[in-house]
Amino acid sequence: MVPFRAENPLDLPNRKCTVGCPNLDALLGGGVPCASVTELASESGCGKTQICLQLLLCAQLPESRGGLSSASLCLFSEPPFPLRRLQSLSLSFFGTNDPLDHIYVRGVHSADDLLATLDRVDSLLSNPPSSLPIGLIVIDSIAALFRSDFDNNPVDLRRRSNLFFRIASKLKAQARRHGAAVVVTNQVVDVVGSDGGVRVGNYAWLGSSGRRACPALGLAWANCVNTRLFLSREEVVVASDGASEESARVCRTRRWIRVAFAPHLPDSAREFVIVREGVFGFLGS
Ligand SMILES: Nc1ncnc2c1ncn2[C@@H]1O[C@H](COP(=O)(O)OP(=O)(O)OP(=O)(O)O)[C@@H](O)[C@H]1O
Repeated sequence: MVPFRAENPLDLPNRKCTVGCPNLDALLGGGVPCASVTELASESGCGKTQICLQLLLCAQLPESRGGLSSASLCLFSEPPFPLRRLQSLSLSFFGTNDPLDHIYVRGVHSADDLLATLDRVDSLLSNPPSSLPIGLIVIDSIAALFRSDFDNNPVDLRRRSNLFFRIASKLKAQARRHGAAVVVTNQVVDVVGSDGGVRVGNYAWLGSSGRRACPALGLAWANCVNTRLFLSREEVVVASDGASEESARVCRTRRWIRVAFAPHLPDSAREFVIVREGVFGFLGS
């Protein structure tokens, strides 16, 4: 078992990878921090994958443009990998498909497979296949790996927590040793009951699609990530013929990204949009 080391919360990472939008970078204090694990949590369809794809591309930008001058690695657990979306973003950001040469992609099908893959990632980080070092590791999604393989009994819960800690400890060690940014995506579960869930960071729960939700995988996993960003969405009526409640309505999806906790960021949020050209945040108030 890998020993867990206490972290100094004042030992703040300062190298960041741009998300590809100055307004989202402003929310994040410059981008996603290196040598640290950042989680994007949301219900389905909020934009986690789209932000990850944008980051995979932005890591290649030179430092003068907020990037890491690095290649990146994406481990995905819900096939198929969205190559068309990545190509479309690449065309929009770089005007070419070439940047895809510096994105390494691999499917993982279980938590044990992820752990074994991370062992092999060590040598990939030490001896990158191209001239660019690997500066960003994305895991999309971590929750999917834990969804079906575990029952709700004490033995499985202990095995699950044990795997969380081993995966997180490996990711943190790799992030620190190689100065890489690690981004993982997580799903959410509905919060039931009147008192909400266990408060983690700034919130016990957050609203999305009119429901109360909190990130999946519970307290054990929450303690494994350094920064948690929560994405939410709501359908809003932008036009209605006004005749009755059931009358014709035009709806639009509004999306927000919120800092649920981070050692280096205040509690804040930004509205954002997903368009063909990418993910873009609104100007802060
Ligand atoms: N090229 C595009 N143009 C406009 N909107 C897009 C585009 N690609 C994706 N979207 C929007 O992004 C949403 C899906 O985002 P994404 O797949 O990143 O969500 P997610 O949070 O990763 O969901 P899941 O948990 O199911 O993987 C879609 O519902 C769609 O509205």
